[in-house]
Amino acid sequence: MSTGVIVVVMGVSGSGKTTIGECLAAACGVEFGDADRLHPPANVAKMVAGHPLTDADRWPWLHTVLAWMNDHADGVPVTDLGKELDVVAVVGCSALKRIYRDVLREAECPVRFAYLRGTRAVLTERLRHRQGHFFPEQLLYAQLADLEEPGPGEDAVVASIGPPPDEVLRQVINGLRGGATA
Ligand SMILES: Nc1ncnc2c1ncn2[C@@H]1O[C@H](COP(=O)(O)OP(=O)(O)OP(=O)(O)O)[C@@H](O)[C@H]1O
Ligand SMILES: O=C(O)[C@H](O)[C@@H](O)[C@H](O)[C@H](O)CO
Repeated sequence: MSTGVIVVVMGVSGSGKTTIGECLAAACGVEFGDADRLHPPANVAKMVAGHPLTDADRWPWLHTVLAWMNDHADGVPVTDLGKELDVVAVVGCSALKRIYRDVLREAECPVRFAYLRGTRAVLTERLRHRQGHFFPEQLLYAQLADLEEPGPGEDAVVASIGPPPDEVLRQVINGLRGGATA
């Protein structure tokens, strides 16, 4: 069994999970898994119609994400940074509630969460400017209502999304190394 870590980049829609997660995976030389692409079609249809997902909608999806994580738990980091941090894969997943994160913590390797924290104003602005994506902006408010920020016992890295992606990535990497973040 691998002892390497899977990093789950989490946060509400528009916080930068895909952007920062892909950068982190590339910097570590490991695969990136986008949980958005693992939703069953019924969930996507619901969100496109403007309806927020419920717990019942999210359980099967979270288990699909967990299966992806288990398939990648034996990944091997290629770059020096990946080896230093022992990151074997990176996932972008909203993981809004602690009970959702607890499902992902059942993975066959250690899991660290990197929470991308942003103000409502910045998040709204980012979603407004994003092209070709299915997520309606009004669902952001439902996601913010569902969001439970990681608590003290969760050992999560927290990064502020205000600065450009390179700086957000630096905060995440610094946090994974055990240093100060946002
Ligand atoms: N630090 C940043 N500075 C400026 N723009 C950013 C930053 N991070 C992400 N963006 C932009 O904000 C938008 C949302 O980012 P992204 O799609 O990565 O978010 P997400 O959390 O994956 O969203 P979703 O959950 O809806 O897929 C994109 O247009 C992206 O290019
Ligand atoms: O938990 C959820 O409500 C979903 O995962 C959403 O976060 C969407 O998948 C994503 O944000 C789409 O852009």
